[in-house]
This record gives sequence, C-alpha cells and structure tokens, in this order.
Amino acid sequence: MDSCEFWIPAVCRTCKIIVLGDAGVGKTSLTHLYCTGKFPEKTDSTIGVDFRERLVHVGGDKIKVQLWDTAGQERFRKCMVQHYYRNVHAVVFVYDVTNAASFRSLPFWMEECQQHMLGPDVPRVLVANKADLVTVASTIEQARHLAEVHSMPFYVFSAKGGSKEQVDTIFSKLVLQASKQRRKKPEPARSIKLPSKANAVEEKKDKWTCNC
Ligand SMILES: Nc1nc2c(ncn2[C@@H]2O[C@H](COP(=O)(O)OP(=O)(O)OP(=O)(O)O)[C@@H](O)[C@H]2O)c(=O)[nH]1
Repeated sequence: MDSCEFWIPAVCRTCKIIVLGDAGVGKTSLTHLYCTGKFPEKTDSTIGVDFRERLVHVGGDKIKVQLWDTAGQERFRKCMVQHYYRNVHAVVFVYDVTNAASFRSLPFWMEECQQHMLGPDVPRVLVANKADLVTVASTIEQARHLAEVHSMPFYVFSAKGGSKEQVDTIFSKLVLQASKQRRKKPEPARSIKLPSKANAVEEKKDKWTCNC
C-alpha cells in the first residue's frame, strides 16, 4: 500500500466503491487481495459491511479508495442497505463462475443500485470470480454479454490465483473513471446547513476530502 508522505499537505480525496454480489462469491477475498496483496486463507461471512482502504495515486491526485465489502446474505445486510448506497462513486459486481445462481442474481443487484438512485453515470465493472475453478458449462459468455449490454468492463478473475497487478488493473481503471466522472459534476451549491447530531458522523464520511 502506498502511504501518505507526512510532510506533504495532508489532503486527499476518498473514492467510495461498493462491492455487490451473492454470498460466497468472493467479495471479501477480492477486496482483501486489492488492499493487502494477499488472498485471505480464511474468510467468514460478512455481517453488515466490512471496510478496507488503500491509498493510490491517480493522475497526480492522491485518492483514498474505500471499499465497502457488503454482506451477500440478506439477513446480514438488510439493516445496512441504506448506508451502502450513500455517496457511492463506483460499483463492483461479483459473481462466482461455479455458481450459476450467483450469475442469475446479477439483475437483482443492478436493480437494487437503480432503486438507490445510482444512475448509469456511476462507473461499474463486472467480475466473474473463481476462474481457477472454471467448468465447461460456465456462464462466462453470458456474463460477457450482460456486461456489454450494460457498458461495463468485464473481468474473468480468480481472487485465489490472480496477481496483485491483475487486481490493480480492475480497480485502478474504475477509480480513474470515478475521479473523471466526479470532475464533470458541478460542485453542490454552498448553503448553511446545521446537521443533526445523528447525521454528523455520516456527513463526515460523505466528504471527498479527508485528512490522512
Ligand atoms: N477457488 C477459489 N476460491 C475462492 C476465490 N475467491 C474466494 N474463494 C473462496 O470462496 C469462499 C467465499 O469467499 P468470500 O470472499 O468470503 O465470499 P463473500 O462474497 O465475501 O461472502 P459473504 O461475505 O458471505 O457475502 C471462501 O472459502 C474463499 O476462500 C477464488 O477466486 N477461487
């Protein structure tokens, strides 16, 4: 992981990426690989959400990539759903090539994004994970087609066998796209707003600038 040079003005931007897909498709493994460079030997079902971060340099900017590794199991996610979708800058959809049901669930995850006002301007990618276990009857061609229809980059990947460079390719393109997208958007009008105490923590998280 790159680190902030302590003597440089400590300002960077945060890019919030949510990782969505059925339980067990490898969301935790993928985000872990990106943030630590290693495939985790053991993972537990995510409850609610896990956060992982990595500092990267994109086109001269310092960006804190904040990954929201969401729970795939409905019972572990329903209380958190509203929080996942606040101020999202990019989305990673993951399915498991050995699990056709996880492929069939993709429209559900896309629909959920839409319901939470994530429009097509929010960059997204589709990852077909566990390619090391790929079988003849795999869904890869259908997934490639789905990605094309939704204008998403598509990656056939293995969090287990994939290298740090490969996982970096998936995320760095997404972060670059998200940061370009953000530049296009006008700054929100400045107004005086007194946040309630309950919202204060969430408000703080939503800001693009941070001290790190
Ligand atoms: N062979 C193989 N196994 C993988 C790969 N990615 C993840 N796994 C395994 O699949 C299982 C589930 O992985 P997780 O990363 O916990 O899946 P998840 O999507 O985060 O699951 P939830 O937190 O329940 O939503 C674990 O046993 C991982 O070791 C992969 O690329 N290849």
